[in-house]
Amino acid sequence: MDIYLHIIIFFVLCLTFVVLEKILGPHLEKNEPPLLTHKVPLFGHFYGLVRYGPEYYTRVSAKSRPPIFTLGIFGTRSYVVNTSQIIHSIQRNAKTLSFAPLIPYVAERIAGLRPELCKAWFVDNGRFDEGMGVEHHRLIHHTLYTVEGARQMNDAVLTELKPLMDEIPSWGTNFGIYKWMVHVISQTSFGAVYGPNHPMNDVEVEKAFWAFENNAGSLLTSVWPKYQARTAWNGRKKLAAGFLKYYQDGNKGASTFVTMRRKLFEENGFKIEDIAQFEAGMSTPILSNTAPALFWLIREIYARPELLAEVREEISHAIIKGSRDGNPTFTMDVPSLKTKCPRFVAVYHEILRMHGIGTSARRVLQDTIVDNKYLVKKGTLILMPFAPVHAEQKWWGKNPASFDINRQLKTDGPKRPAVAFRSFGGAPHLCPGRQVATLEILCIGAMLISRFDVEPALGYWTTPKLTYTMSGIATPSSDIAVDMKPLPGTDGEWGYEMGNPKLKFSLASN
Ligand code: HEM
Repeated sequence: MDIYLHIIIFFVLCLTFVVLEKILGPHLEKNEPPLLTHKVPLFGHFYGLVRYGPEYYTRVSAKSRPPIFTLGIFGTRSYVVNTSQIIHSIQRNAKTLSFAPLIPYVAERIAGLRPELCKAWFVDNGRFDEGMGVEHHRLIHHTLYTVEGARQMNDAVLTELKPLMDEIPSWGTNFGIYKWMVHVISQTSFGAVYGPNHPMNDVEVEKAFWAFENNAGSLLTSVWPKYQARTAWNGRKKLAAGFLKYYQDGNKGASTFVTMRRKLFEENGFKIEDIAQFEAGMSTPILSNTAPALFWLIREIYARPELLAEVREEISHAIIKGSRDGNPTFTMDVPSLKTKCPRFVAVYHEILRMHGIGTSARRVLQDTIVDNKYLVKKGTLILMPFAPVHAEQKWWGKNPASFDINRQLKTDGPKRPAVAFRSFGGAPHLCPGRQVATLEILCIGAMLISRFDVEPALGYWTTPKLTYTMSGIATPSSDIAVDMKPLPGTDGEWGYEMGNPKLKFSLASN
């Protein structure tokens, strides 16, 4: 074909896209956030989202970083928010800007729950403030975040953890550290939440969970998920079968969270198969952030020998030495981890800031003015990526892209508001498992640091590339092979002492 014909076709196509974009819109009203244009008309943002997933929300505005902008795709619009100030205003308008309507949608797409059960989640009053969904929200926060709920869960975490840490030498040499962490976190968290008979006692179910989790995003984007999202679909099917057996066996020893959730669902017409299906899909928050958070904590500490020595010294003050029947005993005193290890806890905060890449979402139920100036329209979606907020110099200081625990230890300057830290989400949907997760991650970390040297097989720590999963914490796409060698003088019986359950880890989001 003649080159001129190519050029003519190219220009005609471009013109068609430009005209179509103009016709389709979105046509913004006065005061709506400015539209972020793309140099490729019509398809530019769509392609970006398919290619980069939710990371696109941060990427697309990285250069100009407007405080809030409208993202238009084929005439539809959503708003992307880049500042903690506007997020604060969104959180204050929780009645009209709500996460609630998205839950049944996720339960249907991600968990595969029957549509009629999803429809019955809320009373159809347009406000999403009545019905089973509201009771479910209350139940979650009451059973996971209250002192009694957290105490039960924390005790179970520590019981599960002890043998898993003792078993490390059985992993041999040169094994993937992330693989090890995924196993330890799966067993500990599922043991704590679902009790000793949890479905992941079956190693095939554990594998199925991670196959599902790593690919769950494809269930949201495919038209025929059974065929287009096969890995996630098949993983979820196996996981649901594991949960079904668990519930048929009577979910013995489960946490109050699980027993009360089963009761609530049964009272609302769920069959046991539905409960298993729901748990299969909606158990992801329990695991998917914890494993990568542990990974970054350990990687950032062990990759810095000086920091490792400082943190090890700090943690040594949380270990009570003794003896039983002539054998040495070592007890990790959890309250001391909370109060006497500021640098260790600061590393945890810093990795959650640096590697927190999630996006919170809210549905607009009524036209609302946010931050006293921006109009957000009913029926649209508001997206709040964590990364731009975690880079606000006002709150985090200079060079936000660098790892620096001093920014977490700093006590001078203006008090940083809770809204500047997003990794546990934001009110009224703050992660109810944040204290349990923190205890779990820091207890595994402290035990590893006190008992083992971790040496990468390559002789140095690499920075793995990332993969897009459902996790709000960046997930490594490849593993790092390591040797874990017991430190001299650490032979003996290791355990944990929980202490006063009312004493919490200090967290940026409280
Ligand atoms: C470092 C680990 C963790 C991180 C970073 C994390 C973060 C989050 C985030 C960002 C949300 C969504 C909040 C929103 O929509 O705005 C969430 C929700 C949730 N998380 Fe966590 N989470 C972690 C560990 C855990 C653990 C261990 C549990 C359970 C024991 C848990 C239970 C939940 C539940 C049940 C929800 C849903 C809450 C709701 O619907 O209101 N999370 N988490």
